[in-house]
Amino acid sequence: MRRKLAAGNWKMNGTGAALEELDELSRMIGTTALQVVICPPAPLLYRACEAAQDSIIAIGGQDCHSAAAGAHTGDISAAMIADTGAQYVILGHSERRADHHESDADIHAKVKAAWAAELTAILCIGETAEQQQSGTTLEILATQLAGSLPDAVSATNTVIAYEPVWAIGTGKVPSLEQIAETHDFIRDTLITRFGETTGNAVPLLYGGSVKPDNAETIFRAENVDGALVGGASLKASDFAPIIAALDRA
Ligand SMILES: O=C[C@H](O)COP(=O)(O)O
Repeated sequence: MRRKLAAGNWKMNGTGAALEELDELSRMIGTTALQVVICPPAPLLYRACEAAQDSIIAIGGQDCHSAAAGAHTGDISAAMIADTGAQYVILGHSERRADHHESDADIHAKVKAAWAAELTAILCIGETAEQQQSGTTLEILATQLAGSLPDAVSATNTVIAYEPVWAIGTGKVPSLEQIAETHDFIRDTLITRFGETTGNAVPLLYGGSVKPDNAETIFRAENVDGALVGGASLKASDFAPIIAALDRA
């Protein structure tokens, strides 16, 4: 049985006061077998790890550099993220691909850096609106997976998040059929490349406008093992019902 995971990406939102949401979230979700991850902005990582240490919530970064150390002003390494106590790092998010021109090759190197620091990589892939309209979604996903995922994938070191770029922060969500088709495709691609055991064990998340009122439907898709949530992860009162829906799925 695959592990289920609900990850919240706070993006560039929140200062110290936002950490109160971790206490509130912990109180609201109680105990669950799910993995719950919050990825706050980098300056909050240490404090988030401290705040979450007696809870089931794990902490993750939102990006790392591919190098272990060096002259890269403003960047942070995977080891620095791990040193805060964080266990995960989001890589290849479409906002980084767009804002920082990250290529699949860049992301491939970052995933390897994350693994070297014993972080679990949450690798994001997804097509733009134009690509979706031109019917090339599966082709794009295949290219991104092939280019950004190194060979040493395991059941524990990698999570794949499928995020259609056009669904992020827009309130638009693909139909359940579209979500099922893309996740089935990603699962098949992983099985073909890594074999049945590993390919079946890597959790697949859906991301893009997941809210308390649509989570239950999204989690009906067989190969959706959880969600990567942006806006609705900022408030415990929004994220907790999404986690509860995943728990029931
Ligand atoms: O990483 C999270 C995604 O970009 C989804 O963001 P959103 O839930 O605000 O649409």
